[in-house]
Amino acid sequence: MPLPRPHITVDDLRIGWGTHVLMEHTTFQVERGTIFAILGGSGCGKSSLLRHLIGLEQPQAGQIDIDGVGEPSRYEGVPPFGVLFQSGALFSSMTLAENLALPLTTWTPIRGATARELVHAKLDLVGLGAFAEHLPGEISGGMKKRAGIARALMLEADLLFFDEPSAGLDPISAVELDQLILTLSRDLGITVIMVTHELASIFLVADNCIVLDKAAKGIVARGDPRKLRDESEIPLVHDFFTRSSSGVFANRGG
Ligand SMILES: Nc1ncnc2c1ncn2[C@@H]1O[C@H](COP(=O)(O)OP(=O)(O)OP(=O)(O)O)[C@@H](O)[C@H]1O
Repeated sequence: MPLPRPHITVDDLRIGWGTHVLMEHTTFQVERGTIFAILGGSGCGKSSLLRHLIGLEQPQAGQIDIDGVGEPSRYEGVPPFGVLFQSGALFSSMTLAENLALPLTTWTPIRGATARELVHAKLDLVGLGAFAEHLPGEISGGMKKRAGIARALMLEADLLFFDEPSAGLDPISAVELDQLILTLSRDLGITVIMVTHELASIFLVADNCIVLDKAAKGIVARGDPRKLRDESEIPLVHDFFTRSSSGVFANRGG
């Protein structure tokens, strides 16, 4: 039987601006239904890579293919993925239900009772069924992130991108968010790509990862983060997975 096609294929990517090259010869794949973490010290290019994967910026060279369709910028109409930025990016003057209905009114003809049902189903999925009429300012940071996830799922995307999902959350909310990400992947088969610094989160949820390094201009390690932690003989990879939050690697990129 042929192997299933990866959900994302990145081939010999070069990211840079003018003569400045941030990352080159960057090749990796993300299997469907898995949780994939983009890791590395500050300034190594994690967020830049994420912006390229979702088509906000164009690479200097190389290819990004999502679902065999081609580069993200080539999509017309509904994007085939959801994105959750650090802030959650909810509109503060709109209720959670109104925020979640926005993708439907922007991209589909669905309105009225059907729209309300879809909104409530997604709020239930993230445990916010009782908060439909609340404004973002009336709920906690963790709840805002979960509402952002619900909104990112409104168009039934099977691919989600997260930039620092647990940034700014207390430890309990961060664990709840990790559990939700695991549920989305394990129960719904959604592929998750996340940029994160949080070691606890990486070890709990990520199936696979790449570790980027600024000096190396690209990937220095890849694979199961728990195996990399226990077995990698590359000093900076070992430092990354065993550091305290103010450790050596965190300051490397500068
Ligand atoms: N549009 C741009 N033009 C020029 N340089 C850029 C641009 N975008 C990012 N950079 C540079 O690329 C480098 C990597 O930035 P990026 O935010 O991707 O790193 P990061 O690994 O996500 O860092 P952090 O963990 O601190 O958020 C930085 O030096 C940044 O200044």
